Amino acid sequence: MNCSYSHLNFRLDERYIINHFNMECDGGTPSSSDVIEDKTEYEAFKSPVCLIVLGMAGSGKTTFVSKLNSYLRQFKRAPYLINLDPACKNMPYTPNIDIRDSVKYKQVMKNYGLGPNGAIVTALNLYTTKFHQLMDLLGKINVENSHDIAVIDTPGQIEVFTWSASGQILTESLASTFPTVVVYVMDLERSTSPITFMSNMLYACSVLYKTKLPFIVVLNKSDIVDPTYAIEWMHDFEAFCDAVENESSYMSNLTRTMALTLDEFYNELKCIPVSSLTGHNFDEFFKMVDEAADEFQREYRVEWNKLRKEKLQTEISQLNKKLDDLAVSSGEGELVPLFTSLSAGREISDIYLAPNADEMSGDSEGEEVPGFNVND
Ligand SMILES: Nc1nc2c(ncn2[C@@H]2O[C@H](COP(=O)(O)OP(=O)(O)OP(=O)(O)O)[C@@H](O)[C@H]2O)c(=O)[nH]1
Repeated sequence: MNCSYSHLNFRLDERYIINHFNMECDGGTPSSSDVIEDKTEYEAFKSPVCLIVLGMAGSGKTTFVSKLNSYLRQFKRAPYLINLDPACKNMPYTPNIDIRDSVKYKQVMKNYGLGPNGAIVTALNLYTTKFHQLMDLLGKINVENSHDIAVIDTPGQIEVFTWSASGQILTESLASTFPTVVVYVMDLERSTSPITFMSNMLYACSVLYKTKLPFIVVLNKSDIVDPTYAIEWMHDFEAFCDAVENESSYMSNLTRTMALTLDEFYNELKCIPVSSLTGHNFDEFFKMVDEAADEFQREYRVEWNKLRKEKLQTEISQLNKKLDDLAVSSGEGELVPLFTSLSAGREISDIYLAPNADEMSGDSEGEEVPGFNVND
């Protein structure tokens, strides 16, 4: 900390705080090898792994989170559940944190004269004031409480989360503190048309692009629809083109072009068919989560560390400005140096500020040197 001449002008030293995060303060970014070797920070980043569950309305997000909860509990692992859907009516699990406890969605509609979607966005925006508490709580849970996974269930209107300021704030806060993975739930039953399939995949791709986080696509409802078609379309361009054949010419050309564009996306994609009703393939899903969390540590964390450092620097600058303003408004006046002139031959470093008389009397560390008088 750095305490300058005026006692009210207590400023936060960026170097002190940034070093606290084991980062260099000259703007440099730790290399990946630094990251791996730095065990303490690795551990700090390790728990809990946060899964942000996104997907179109009705794709099965809430059912998926519920099954995930019961699946993990079999192994004495209790995921920390967060519901961010203010409009959710029937919740098949008991969340640890629930937006509905803080924001009444119907009341928001009434108070602000909004429709359902506008009210969901506003409710989430209002809830951002609670995000720091949410982050604090997440920071306190740990593996000892068997909460090694935190799951965030989001509103059905996917754009409410991915394209809103509140969604971005939460995603950034999570990813700059914990290993964070996006789980995109896709409804197999509703994606059997190649055009719908393509739309869904483009959406998934845009979410990946927006969040810049490890990504898993969950092909949900495999108990009622065989997922083979989706996997084939992702990995066999010709098979997808054959399926598109019957569509109108403009759409089929566009869809083919899109499929080529998505080729790279498919190659890197972690994708798993599951059933949120029966729990089919959940063991494989959790293997993917482990891989994605490791991927976060290896590849994404350096970037998020950089972001965290920038955010911290901005916050510190803002805080310091507030402290300066406070010093001025509380009658301290403009900040001026305590010493404007010194006697010949003296340096500022020569100056010794005498402590209070009380402190001096208890000083047994040797003989007290008389304080330097500014008027000397
Ligand atoms: N057969 C089958 N039905 C499922 C599965 N997952 C979800 N469902 C059903 O799909 C419907 C929608 O599921 P929800 O979990 O409410 O979907 P959601 O994505 O949370 O919906 P919103 O909150 O409206 O976005 C419900 O009737 C579920 O029972 C599944 O794996 N198999």
